[in-house]
Amino acid sequence: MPTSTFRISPMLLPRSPVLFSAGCFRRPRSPAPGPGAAADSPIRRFAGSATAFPRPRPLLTSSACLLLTNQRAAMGANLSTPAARALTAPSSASLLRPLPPSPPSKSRIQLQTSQTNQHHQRHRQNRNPIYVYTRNLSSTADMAPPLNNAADPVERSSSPYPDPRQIGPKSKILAARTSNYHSTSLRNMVTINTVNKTALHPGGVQPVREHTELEEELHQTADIDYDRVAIVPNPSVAALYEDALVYETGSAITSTGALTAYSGAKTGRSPLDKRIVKEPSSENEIWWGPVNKPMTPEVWRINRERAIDYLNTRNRIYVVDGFAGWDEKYRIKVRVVCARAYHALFMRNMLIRPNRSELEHFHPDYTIYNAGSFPANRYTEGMTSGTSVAINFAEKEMVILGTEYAGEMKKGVFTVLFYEMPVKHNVLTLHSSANEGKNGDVTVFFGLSGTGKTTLSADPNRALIGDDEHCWTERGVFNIEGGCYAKCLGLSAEKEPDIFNAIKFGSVLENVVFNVETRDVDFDDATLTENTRCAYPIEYIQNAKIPCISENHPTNIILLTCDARGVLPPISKLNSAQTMFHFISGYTSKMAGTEDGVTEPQATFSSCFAQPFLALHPMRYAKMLAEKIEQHKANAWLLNTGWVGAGASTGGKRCPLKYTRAILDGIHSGELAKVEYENYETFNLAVPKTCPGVPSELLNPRNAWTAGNDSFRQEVTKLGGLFVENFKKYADEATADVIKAGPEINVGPEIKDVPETNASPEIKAAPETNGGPEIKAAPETNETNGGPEIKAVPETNGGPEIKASSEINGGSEIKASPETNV
Ligand SMILES: Nc1ncnc2c1ncn2[C@@H]1O[C@H](COP(=O)(O)OP(=O)(O)O)[C@@H](O)[C@H]1O
Ligand SMILES: C=C(OP(=O)(O)O)C(=O)O
Repeated sequence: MPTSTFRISPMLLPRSPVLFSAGCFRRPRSPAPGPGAAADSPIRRFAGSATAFPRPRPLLTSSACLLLTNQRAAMGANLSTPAARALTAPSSASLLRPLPPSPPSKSRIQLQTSQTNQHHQRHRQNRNPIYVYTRNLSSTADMAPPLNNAADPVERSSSPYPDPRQIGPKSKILAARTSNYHSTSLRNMVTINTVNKTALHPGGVQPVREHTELEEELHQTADIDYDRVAIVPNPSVAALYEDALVYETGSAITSTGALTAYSGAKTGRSPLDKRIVKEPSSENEIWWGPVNKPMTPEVWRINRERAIDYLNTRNRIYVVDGFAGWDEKYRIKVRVVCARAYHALFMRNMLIRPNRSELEHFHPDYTIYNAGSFPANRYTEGMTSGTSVAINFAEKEMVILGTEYAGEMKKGVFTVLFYEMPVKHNVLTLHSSANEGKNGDVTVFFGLSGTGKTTLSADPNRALIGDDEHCWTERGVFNIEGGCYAKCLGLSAEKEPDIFNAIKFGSVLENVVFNVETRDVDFDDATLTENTRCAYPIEYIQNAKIPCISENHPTNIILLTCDARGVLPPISKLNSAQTMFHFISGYTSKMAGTEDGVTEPQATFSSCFAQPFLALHPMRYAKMLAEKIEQHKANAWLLNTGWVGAGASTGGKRCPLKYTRAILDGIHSGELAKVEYENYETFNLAVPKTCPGVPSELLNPRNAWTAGNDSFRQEVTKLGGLFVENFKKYADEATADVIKAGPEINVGPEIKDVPETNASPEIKAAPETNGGPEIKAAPETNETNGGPEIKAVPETNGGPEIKASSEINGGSEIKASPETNV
């Protein structure tokens, strides 16, 4: 018997093939699994099948049997000792199945029926009652006798590997050594089990009589079948690395120690596939429409069951518990149940990590079931593709199917807070980063994806509170997350040292390209996506403020926009009416990659700079913000991190980061408030004539424009028209001064026809056979009135187009997104 058994992580070993003969798979018609799915089944790996979702196999190929049995032999019966179980609880449990009914013992407590929910009852209807088994590691009463006190009666002459009772030369040496030690040497700890021995399972199986609180909870609330799947609770970073490397194709450790993983076909969010369950408790609060499309409770149940069925077919699933919200008064407890180690590590980084005692009896407020490697059934009513991201505010759950992009989980939690905070606590949720100066002055940076929240909040002179999601309460600002999720394209140590240095052991890189020999990441390579990312714990940023909370109210509110048309000035000072106008409008260009199908910068109006995540009507957040700004006398600025000199398609270039940083330094030092300002036509924005560290000609787009006066006037008018048109839908709820704070344009007949770039193309409810929602023809938009061209909607279940990196920087034509209002 090998003596080194305990050094082998059972998580790394395949589990019994018996589990795969259970016939519980529903084989998808046209799976488009990501690498996680492809690699997750060890059976398939060892059997050499190319099928993404294997059919249930009653038998293994001989090579698979050999490997599995060898590994089980290596594990040996010693996993059934209490000590081994303590070390390897989740998998040892899973290795010792199927579970024959075991007689009640003194150490277990039968649960009351009232404690079991509907799902549980359904799940268990043909099974035994549920027992909670208490874990008492100090007790040896239940221990089987040690191996050397009982012989293994099974003859395994046909076994292709050595009989563990025959001690080979190496083992003899080891055995002699250990027997010299003490009566508690490993050999004495090895137990045998005489139940159901077969040639494949020479050690037999033994009912596991202990289940953790977490296992029982998952069983009761979600039918997670701990008889079938190993539940890995809150694994360490190292354990998750190991599992990702073993089970997830393409995962690797980069030269700086980060784990790199692939999300499969989906490398950005899928806003068209997001659904909110329409149910009485939240129905009247939700902002229904193209952002929050309703899902019936019936369809929710079908998808949830599908996700759980999928999770139950895994060999192991991961549970990550964490908090959302650094302020203990408002935080919610989140549990993530997922099939991929990369997802688990991602959420371990992105949630606030509880300490050991907080984890002990952690009962979540919200649970995410991420079965992203498995598609939704497109023929389920209301499904328009194989992807589904659904939230149920009544059940406090989120279910993900058909996308492995990790950002869905973090933005799902964010949507939950966009609902919970204002509705339950009158707290404002912000799609913003935040940092704090040495004097305690707080700056919040609102902005849609890619506008610079992460980049600009990482500032060596200021403490980072958070890079993406915050809440503004009656007592200050707190970060929702425990980590950051930075864009990596073009990342360099010179330009963004804080983020660059955060990419180390524990960080998760997503969809990056690396050199197979050196394992150096090529941050300029966008072969897989332009939305390359890294998720790291916030403490990896050297000057992070931990806990990520400030008791001060913001001094500066910065509305970040990334204007690919080059029309908005790099910096403008806003009065309060303008602040509300621009906050409600949320104009920016969607940057390529973050959302499925967006491959070039696209003009969009994303209300509150957060439209895809808003649970309530934008005006509810806007009104709360107006009150807070008024109460705390915050300064507000509009900062364009986008193009200068001309548009992205007409030879402009993105505002160099060093100038944007110099502008921010000017704001924080107070110098920018003191300089002379001029009016920027049409938009009536106050722009500084000078700013330390920034060429003055850059500050006013009229001066910076390279393509002549006519073209400038035309572009300004076009964009102004889009703003005015877009704001019409909010006019009923906005005050006259806010409406007037928008651009002033001579509305000729042609401007009237400018399409609403944020008017989502109508999406018909009926599912399309090709999986894409039907998009009604967009109104005639371009040329005469200069509106952006509206391109055909991308297939929501198709992967984003892969672009050569050369196309990234100079993104050409601006296209209205087919999902421009999401
Ligand atoms: N002037 C600029 N200001 C901010 N970011 C810029 C600028 N120019 C280029 N960038 C790049 O734009 C991206 C902004 O991404 P990020 O900060 O992650 O946005 P967000 O956090 O808002 O999603 C980064 O890759 C950054 O290097
Ligand atoms: C992750 C996202 O946002 P951000 O780029 O702001 O981090 C996202 O929108 O999917």
